[in-house]
Amino acid sequence: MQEMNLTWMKACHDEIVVGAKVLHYPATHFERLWRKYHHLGNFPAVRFGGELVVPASFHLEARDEYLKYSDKTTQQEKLKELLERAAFLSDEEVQSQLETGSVVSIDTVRESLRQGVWIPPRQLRPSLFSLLQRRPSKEAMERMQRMRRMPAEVLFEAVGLLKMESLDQGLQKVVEQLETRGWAACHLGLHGKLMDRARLEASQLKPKMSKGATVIENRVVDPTESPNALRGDWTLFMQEQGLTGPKGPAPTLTMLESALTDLGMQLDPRLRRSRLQLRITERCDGMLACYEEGGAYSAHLDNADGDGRVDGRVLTMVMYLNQNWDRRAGGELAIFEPEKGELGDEQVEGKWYMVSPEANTLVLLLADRVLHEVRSAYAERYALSMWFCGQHAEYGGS
Ligand SMILES: O=C(O)CCC(=O)C(=O)O
Ligand SMILES: [Fe+2]
Repeated sequence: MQEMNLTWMKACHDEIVVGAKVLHYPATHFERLWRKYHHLGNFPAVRFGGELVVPASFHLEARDEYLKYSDKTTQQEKLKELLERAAFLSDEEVQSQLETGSVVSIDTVRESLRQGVWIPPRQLRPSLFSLLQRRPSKEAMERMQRMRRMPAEVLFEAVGLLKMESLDQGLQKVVEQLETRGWAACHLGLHGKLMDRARLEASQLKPKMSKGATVIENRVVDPTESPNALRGDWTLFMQEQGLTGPKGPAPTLTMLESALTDLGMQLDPRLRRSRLQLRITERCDGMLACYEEGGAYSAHLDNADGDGRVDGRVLTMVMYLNQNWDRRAGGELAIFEPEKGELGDEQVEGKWYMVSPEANTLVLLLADRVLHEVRSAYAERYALSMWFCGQHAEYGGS
């Protein structure tokens, strides 16, 4: 008999916790359930690693149980009973999955209650293990490095994102790109003189910069110990160095830093509504970076390990400050876009999209999923970056 995996669900507070692994379930039984429930339209809505699902009715029943009792502990217990019975999992199994971190919580019950309509469970995140698997092996990376490279399409070249008559449409376009490709490059349309000033301020701050550091689990690591990626840039964090404020030494950079913050805030509601269901909760300090001649940053994910915290970095923005950049000086940001398979699969196929670090260009990418690298630059190359922290709904964000 063919077997199928079923995801289990477990109640927890006013959320439902959905487990990754799964018990073997005979296909015939699954079909019976399917026949019974598919008219709900959202039947087996949760998919995990290409596998299954929980009958939508469990969710509806869970919601009803939730409504019946008013105190949290009873609600929790009742939901637990109901859902564990539904999925035939023992407490130990549930507990061990909670402990190994192969579970995520989703807020479908709460959302259903809040909105008064059926909110289907969302797609689950992969386990931490498979997240780490996304980091390609050395061999896979070598293979990927031989894949095709092509210039990235830069959006709003003629008008500029910040000049678009309808900024709203512009932001929507950016979100669509993030949804479908994981990254977007756009032209900002800022005045050349402003960019000149920003670049000048950045170069005056050069003496304050220190060697860019690698962060794993939210801690700076010694690059000789854990050469996760090799980076040759010099960096400085704006607020940490007390550089922000209109009267500070870098008023133009301060303004640009606020523009990036604003952009993040404007994107947030759109990202929440998008298929990414991404919620931005915080921004990090703006980072100024300089690559000197020969400087590069090998292929990496900005946040490959969740940053070791709940709200890890989810979105990266990089704004280039290099007016009249000579393309022969290289220094492109290369972004890998998988076309077949996923990052981390040995057989992944895809292309690298190259963005030249020219002033007025802004790149946005999903910090925890998009592999990118800075190619050697043969002229001083400046950029202002900002990371936004938050949660993916399917990671347990609510
Ligand atoms: O400067 C760039 O193009 C990107 C830098 C980068 O990838 C990083 O700082 O994580
Ligand atoms: Fe990066």
